[in-house]
Amino acid sequence: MKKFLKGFVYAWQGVIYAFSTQINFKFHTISALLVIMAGYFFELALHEWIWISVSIGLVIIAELFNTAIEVLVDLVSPDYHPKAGAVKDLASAGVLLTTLLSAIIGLSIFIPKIIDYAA
Ligand SMILES: Nc1ncnc2c1ncn2[C@@H]1O[C@H](COP(=O)(O)OP(=O)(O)OP(=O)(O)O)[C@@H](O)[C@H]1O
Repeated sequence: MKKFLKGFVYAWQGVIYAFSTQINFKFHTISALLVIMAGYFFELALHEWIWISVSIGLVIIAELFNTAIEVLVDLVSPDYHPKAGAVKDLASAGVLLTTLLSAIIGLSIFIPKIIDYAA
């Protein structure tokens, strides 16, 4: 049981590490909080909350794995190596794609509500 609980502590340390070292992680976390506030403001339906939760979760997960990959690459290849660069570029591309997909989902939920609200 103690080992099980320790797992949460280590995972939380990972989140703190990503938040304190990665500007993108901070940006995505703050964006997620703003989206959640907007969700309450526009009184999203359950299925919309599910889409928003999945989108936010995927971006945060992608950022965490990207950070893990960056740290690992810096550890095993501190000097310049084209393959080290490719690994980082691939991980960043994964984050970018996830972010674009989430932005599309978020915009398709919020834009009609913003238009309704403004009308
Ligand atoms: N060891 C390396 N060898 C070759 N190219 C590298 C190496 N490290 C980084 N790069 C190149 O520089 C880019 C930026 O790397 P960097 O480590 O600065 O990542 P980042 O995404 O800017 O993350 P952060 O600024 O949070 O550390 C990589 O995507 C890669 O193209």
